[in-house]
Amino acid sequence: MVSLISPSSSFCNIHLRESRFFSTPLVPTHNNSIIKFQNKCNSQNHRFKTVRCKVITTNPSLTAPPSSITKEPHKYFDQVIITVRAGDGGHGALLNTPNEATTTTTASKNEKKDKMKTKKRSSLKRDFDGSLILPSGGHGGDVVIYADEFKDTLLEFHNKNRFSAKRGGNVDSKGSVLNSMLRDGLAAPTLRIPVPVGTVVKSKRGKMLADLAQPGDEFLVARGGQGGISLLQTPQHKKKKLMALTSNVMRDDSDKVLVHGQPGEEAKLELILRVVADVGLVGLPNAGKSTLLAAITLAKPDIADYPFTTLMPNLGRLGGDPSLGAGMYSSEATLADLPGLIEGAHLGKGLGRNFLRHLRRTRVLVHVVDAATENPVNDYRTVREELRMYNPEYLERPYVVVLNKIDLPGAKDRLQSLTEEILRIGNDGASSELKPSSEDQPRLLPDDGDKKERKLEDYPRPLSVVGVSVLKGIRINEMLKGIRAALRECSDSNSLSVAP
Ligand SMILES: Nc1nc2c(ncn2[C@@H]2O[C@H](COP(=O)(O)OP(=O)(O)OP(=O)(O)O)[C@@H](O)[C@H]2O)c(=O)[nH]1
Repeated sequence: MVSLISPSSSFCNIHLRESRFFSTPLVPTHNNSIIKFQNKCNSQNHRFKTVRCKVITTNPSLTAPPSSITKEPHKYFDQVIITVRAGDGGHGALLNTPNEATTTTTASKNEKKDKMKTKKRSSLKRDFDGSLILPSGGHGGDVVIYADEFKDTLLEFHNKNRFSAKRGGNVDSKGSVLNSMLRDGLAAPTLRIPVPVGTVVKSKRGKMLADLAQPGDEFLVARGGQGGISLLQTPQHKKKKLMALTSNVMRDDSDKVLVHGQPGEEAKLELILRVVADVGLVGLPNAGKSTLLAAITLAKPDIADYPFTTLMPNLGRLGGDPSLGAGMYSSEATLADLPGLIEGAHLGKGLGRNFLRHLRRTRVLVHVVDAATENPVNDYRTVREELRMYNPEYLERPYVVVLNKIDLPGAKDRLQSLTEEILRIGNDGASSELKPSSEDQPRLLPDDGDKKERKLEDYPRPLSVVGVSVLKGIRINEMLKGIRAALRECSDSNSLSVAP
């Protein structure tokens, strides 16, 4: 407990209640200041102590997360709105014909330059039909969004959510005279924005534009403006003739000749990250999902003894197993550790719906249940029920139940009875719809009314129930066998394709 008693401009007194706080070097306060301790308490037994501290004002963005992050942390990892603007086209130029530039010369000079003019004219670029090719402004840079396997979250887009490509180069017309040295303006490079694999791109109105499910998938979100053309400035009487000689004259809708480059497209886009994984780990908070992921893959998720340690899905790869169908899938399966679900998650409670939708692209579910709680079967039912309420289709997928923490007293003894009880929930019916839904919202099937009426018992029972301790490494191989068998079940049923 720390309380500010008399803050002054640069120093303040702090009243400390417990001596252990003296080991804390920095204490952020409500007014974005950091209090640096100057004195240390000598007596460990002293319960109240006033020390004089220096107040340093810091950058607010470094000390406190925006309140919206605190309220809805998940949204910051997997959902963002960005604005992209493609580059404008470069401008064309108004050019004089070579002979126009020399009209003021004397007759004798004209005679002398006749040969030169013919030479110059012949060196001008011409189309196959003999018409002059005039230089045009460079194309504005396009904006492309692509899936980059080294990106994990959409978090960085909250710091920068506006992206503009460069404009095309203008025609360099210093001398304003058409000559063979004039070049087109330089086209601007495409602005490529990397996003995590599994990102869905939607328009501002919610229309699905692209689903970047594979590394390297890309989508053009804003097209750069076309470069303006160049025109020959000629006396009125010659104008018709010369215009007829040029082939690249473009006009816009209002019939204006397009010397100025066209503006690049601008778009507001919603990016939504959907995890692409073969196996989704689900369970109540604290069940041990992250520990499980860390035990069988090289992933390093945060693990702690409090609920909702996992705020965004963590991914890990299972050791290679060639029998899992190379070609369609890599021989290693990807596991996603999803944030804990709680009762009411389908309505948005806890970290709710945002994470339930991450299950859409998983093929197999692994229910992680803490076997040491008061009523593990009830916990298991709660999670199944949440899945059913969000999308009944999830319950049709092959799944394995992992009864975790059997190293704890009590858990191992009732393992047998828990296993039997869980196996009683569900039937042997073959999974009818293994293919994940490609819809964004919970799927409302024609017979959805029926499905909502169905109980957990009406859906397939788990392929296996394994008691493990992922922390102590007990029976990990049995669990892996179960997960692999479930993956194989998917391969065999030929309904494996992850939703596009
Ligand atoms: N005794 C014991 N403790 C375990 C075991 N597995 C996990 N734990 C502990 O349970 C606590 C929660 O583990 P996590 O892996 O963070 O649980 P989680 O399900 O990912 O939690 P959320 O992030 O809240 O969803 C940690 O303190 C783990 O050390 C186990 O097999 N035995």
